[in-house]
Amino acid sequence: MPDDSVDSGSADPCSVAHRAVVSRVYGDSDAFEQICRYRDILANRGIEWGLLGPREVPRLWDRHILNSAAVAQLVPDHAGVADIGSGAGLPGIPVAILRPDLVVDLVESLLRRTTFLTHTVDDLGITSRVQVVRARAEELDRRYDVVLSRALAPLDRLVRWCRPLLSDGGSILAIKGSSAEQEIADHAKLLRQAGLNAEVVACRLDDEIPPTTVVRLRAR
Ligand SMILES: C[S@@+](CC[C@H](N)C(=O)[O-])C[C@H]1O[C@@H](n2cnc3c(N)ncnc32)[C@H](O)[C@@H]1O
Repeated sequence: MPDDSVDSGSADPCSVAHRAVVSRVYGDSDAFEQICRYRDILANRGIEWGLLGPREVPRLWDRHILNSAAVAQLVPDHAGVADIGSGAGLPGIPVAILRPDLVVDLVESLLRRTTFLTHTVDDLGITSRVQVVRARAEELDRRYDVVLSRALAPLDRLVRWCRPLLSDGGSILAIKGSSAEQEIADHAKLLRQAGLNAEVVACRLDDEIPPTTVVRLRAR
């Protein structure tokens, strides 16, 4: 296994500034140590394995980790959570580290990515409540209180894959960009037929970083 202890982003001033935000968000605790370790794994093994491009290293904190962690504020206490199409663990791992009350499945279809996730969850010491599941969303036969996604698919496909995974009263929380309102408008009929109430929520973690735009779809 490669040495992930090398901090390949430490020379970047932006990374140093965001570390301060991270310590405010994650606190002076095991969670802070774990999230720094996760960032180092992404910056080293994540790049070596081709899960992220090298140009992402300077923006791991803001564009990837904090952007993902912000969605945690919409997750109810002690929820059962799935992160569908987790890739390198985003948003599932930053959310799981921030919220030790949650049980999280990282669902990913590609073997190489689930292998990376299994090593990562093991390294972070969170295997007791974070499980790696190799599956396509549409093949899963499980129910969750909350289904998370980021950069997975357009809203219509996402609803077809994720709606069947919701328990009664559950929610899909999809991290989206500026297209969020338009996607809801474009797929209003499908959302109605699927029994989902849709809204866009701006999740702000800290004044120094832009809010994360989340499409929240609540089962009626
Ligand atoms: C663009 S990547 C995003 C990864 C991560 N969520 C992120 O934000 O960095 C999409 C991921 O979803 C996975 N994926 C695509 N379709 C899927 C499906 N139907 N079920 C499970 N995983 C899927 C892909 O293998 C890929 O790892």
